[in-house]
Amino acid sequence: MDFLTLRGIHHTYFTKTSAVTALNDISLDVQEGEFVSFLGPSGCGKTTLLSIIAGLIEPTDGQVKLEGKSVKDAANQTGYMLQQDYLFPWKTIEENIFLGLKINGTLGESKKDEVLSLLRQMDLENVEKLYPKQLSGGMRQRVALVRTLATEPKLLMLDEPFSALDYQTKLKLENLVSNTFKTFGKTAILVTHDIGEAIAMSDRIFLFSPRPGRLHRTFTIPEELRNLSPFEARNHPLYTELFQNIWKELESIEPEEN
Ligand SMILES: Nc1ncnc2c1ncn2[C@@H]1O[C@H](COP(=O)(O)OP(=O)(O)OP(=O)(O)O)[C@@H](O)[C@H]1O
Repeated sequence: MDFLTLRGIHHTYFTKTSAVTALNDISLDVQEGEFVSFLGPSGCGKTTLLSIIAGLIEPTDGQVKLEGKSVKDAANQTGYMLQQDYLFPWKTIEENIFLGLKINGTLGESKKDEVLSLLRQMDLENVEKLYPKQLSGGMRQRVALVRTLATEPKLLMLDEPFSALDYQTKLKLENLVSNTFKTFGKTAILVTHDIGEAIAMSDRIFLFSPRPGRLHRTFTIPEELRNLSPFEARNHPLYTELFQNIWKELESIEPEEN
């Protein structure tokens, strides 16, 4: 059975004066343990699709199933990480991480140890009693990732999580996140505009085109690249070849309507 299945997803936003078709007939599958990217220019419906998968938006038409269940019934199986960390500034790092666990009743001593170990894996030592303002942007994003991982979601959705960071921090975080996902065998969807990031981190890339948002093409990343860290992958000749193919494909995309 496919882990995540999307069939015939359409979504139209209705405003007082107009209707915007954000997504048109999207069907795709994601397998358990896969890391996929939704790549495409601004406005091609990536965030809308992620919100539909998270059960935050009901699509105008079509079906989304996670392990055969409707996403509403599987809402506690999904985790979201966004461009902004949304840490509460008045709570310490550990209070921020523990909050979701307290709410869903899973915060025990072993969970606390697990969180500390996750923080160490993310190169965050001795930060638990600090406040978010005492950490850099890259550190706060890592805390946000630990907070998401701690709830043990089966599916993680990452909406441009590195786009507000400086380039060096972004590359470091790509490596850390990729390692962590490989270790945990997590299924993840990354939304990004960045072709290089999508190639370096994914098993497959779903390339979307805009107006209205459509699934334009799917690229499977060659195994040689998938076995490398994102940093190593960026230095492989196959990376350059794939980058050029995707770039050409993006350049050829003609909007249909709107
Ligand atoms: N709440 C809304 N009301 C009306 N139109 C919306 C709404 N949210 C998104 N849209 C429109 O739907 C289309 C898809 O938007 P969406 O944000 O999903 O695209 P995106 O690919 O994630 O863009 P970006 O990369 O800029 O975040 C766009 O034309 C956008 O203007």
